[in-house]
Amino acid sequence: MIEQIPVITIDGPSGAGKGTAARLVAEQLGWHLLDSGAIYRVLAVATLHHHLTIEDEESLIPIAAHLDVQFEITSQGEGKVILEGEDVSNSIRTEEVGAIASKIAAFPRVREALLRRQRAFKVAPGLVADGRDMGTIVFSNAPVKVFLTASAEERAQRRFNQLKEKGFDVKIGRLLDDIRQRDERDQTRTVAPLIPAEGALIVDSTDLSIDEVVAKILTFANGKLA
Ligand SMILES: Nc1ncnc2c1ncn2[C@@H]1O[C@H](COP(=O)(O)OP(=O)(O)OP(=O)(O)O)[C@@H](O)[C@H]1O
Ligand SMILES: Nc1ccn([C@@H]2O[C@H](COP(=O)(O)O)[C@@H](O)[C@H]2O)c(=O)n1
Repeated sequence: MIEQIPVITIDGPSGAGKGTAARLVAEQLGWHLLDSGAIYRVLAVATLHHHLTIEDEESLIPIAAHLDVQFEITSQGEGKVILEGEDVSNSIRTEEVGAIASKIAAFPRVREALLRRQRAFKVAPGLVADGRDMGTIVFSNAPVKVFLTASAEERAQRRFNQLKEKGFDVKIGRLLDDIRQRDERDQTRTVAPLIPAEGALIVDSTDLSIDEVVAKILTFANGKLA
């Protein structure tokens, strides 16, 4: 019999809380975690390191296909991202890197080059995967799909708090503009646009705490996986 490895997909716009919710749901279930946005962000940093032109899809394909990246967990349980031997855990989180990631993510062949790497995260006993196209493309057969959103203003405020905490000098107005631009680019691209997958539970987290979001996802998942 072929083993069915369950996947929970959590898609949605930037700052909606996908990564936070995905990590907590994965912890509760004892499942693996895929932060697919981190892969696009790492690719963005790699293009900068290699002085590639981000408008030139062709030059990005080899680097996307052979991205030398490791995702590690420290003894304190913190996620660490290593690109070509260098710790880029913090530098991939800036809004500038997010914007470059979203530009290169619009190239069909770049997305294609990253597909196998993402699907390799599907390992027993299960996977919680967050991103933009987890439920629509990468794990389109997933039994549990969630679309997590929040108002742009709330997401900008969350991002502001998050980046301030990491010591970045950021302006809320600029973050809101960046988030709106990124939403527009991610939603209108021709390949794998950001849209809710069919059958996805839509969760608007604007007025919900992280715990409330996690509880909604777990209740929905338990119902689907029972
Ligand atoms: N429901 C919530 N209420 C308040 N803050 C939240 C909530 N969910 C997440 N946050 C906070 O918002 C920030 C952004 O969350 P997170 O990184 O999980 O978003 P994301 O959707 O994964 O964003 P991105 O796709 O850009 O990586 C974090 O600092 C997180 O702690
Ligand atoms: N499955 C995905 C995940 C991410 N992207 C693109 O990467 C950008 C950065 O993602 P974050 O989740 O870390 O903010 C994002 O704006 C997308 O353009 C994607 O296309 N598909």
